[in-house]
Amino acid sequence: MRFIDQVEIKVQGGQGGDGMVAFRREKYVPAGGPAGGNGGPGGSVILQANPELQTLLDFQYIHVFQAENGQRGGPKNRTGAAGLDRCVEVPCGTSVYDALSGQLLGDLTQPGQTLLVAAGGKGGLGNKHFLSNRNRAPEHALPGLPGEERLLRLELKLLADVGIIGLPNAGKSTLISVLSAARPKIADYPFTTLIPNLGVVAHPSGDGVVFADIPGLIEGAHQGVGLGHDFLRHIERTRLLIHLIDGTSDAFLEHYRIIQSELMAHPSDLSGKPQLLVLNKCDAMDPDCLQQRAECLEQETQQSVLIISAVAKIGLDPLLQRVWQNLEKMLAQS
Ligand SMILES: Nc1nc2c(ncn2[C@@H]2O[C@H](COP(=O)(O)OP(=O)(O)OP(=O)(O)O)[C@@H](O)[C@H]2O)c(=O)[nH]1
Ligand SMILES: [Mg+2]
Repeated sequence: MRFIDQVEIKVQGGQGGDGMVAFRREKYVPAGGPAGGNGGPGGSVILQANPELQTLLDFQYIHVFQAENGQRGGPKNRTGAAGLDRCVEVPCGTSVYDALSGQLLGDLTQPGQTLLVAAGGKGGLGNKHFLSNRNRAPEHALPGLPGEERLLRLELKLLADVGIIGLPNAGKSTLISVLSAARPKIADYPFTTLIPNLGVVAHPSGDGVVFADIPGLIEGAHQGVGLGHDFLRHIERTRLLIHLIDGTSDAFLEHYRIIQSELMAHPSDLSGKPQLLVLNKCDAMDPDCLQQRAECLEQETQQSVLIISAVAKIGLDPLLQRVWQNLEKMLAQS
């Protein structure tokens, strides 16, 4: 699944309705005063967080969102009908920026939370408002005002529950492809994955849990090296990390440390996020060497290490069980 996490859209509030020029016309009132109603206000564009949405993919096709215009005022002092608001649904976790100034307008994190992004224009005043001692029959009214117009940048930090991280080539995309229906590109060279892939993994309860295959982290990512800031931004909102290490590499320990220090260097210190340590590619390794490397990692981290092969699908059930246990534990604590 291609995952779009940044889009630009144009939002436009409805135009206010024009004020009306009209006069009272009634039997026995030969010269009725002005009675033109005000125009109705234009509708506003409102963003609303919807927990059912996972991506900003829909915005690839529709870029402009307009609210309804207000109706013009009527005779007999009738105010025109207000234009309807336009509600645009976005996934929970969407940050909304003014695309031109870069200013953050709001974060939509809670289901149902709303943010007004383009107010409708005011309706114009009808001619009854221009009645004065000098002018008993004003012939003019005001036009409605245009609605606000804005170019927005929507940004979605992944709301995946589980992030798969590791150096390039560790096998992250392979793992998500065997755990879920996601079919990312897999290749024997670093930086195959440039945007995060999302995959939904079936939980025993029947629910889907979103996993994200995060593009390979490299040294200096926290300073923006490679696609660094982007990677780390995606990790921020995951609840649990699967830290995948290529067991066939002699530098496995070094690989672990590089990732760990990148996480630590992030402003919100991501190294404290719950993490499962996983040695991958056990199918291509001598069992003694594998055992030795797992123990070495356990000593360094004081944490148990899981052994899997994404390609040969070895050790995947125990891995998922650990994932579910951890997520449940977190849920119980929150
Ligand atoms: N032998 C073996 N090879 C594996 C295993 N998992 C992945 N690979 C291979 O390792 C290479 C890299 O796999 P990817 O899944 O593309 O790695 P990645 O971590 O997503 O890499 P980037 O997207 O570049 O960060 C591919 O050639 C895979 O076939 C495994 O369990 N065993
Ligand atoms: Mg990849």
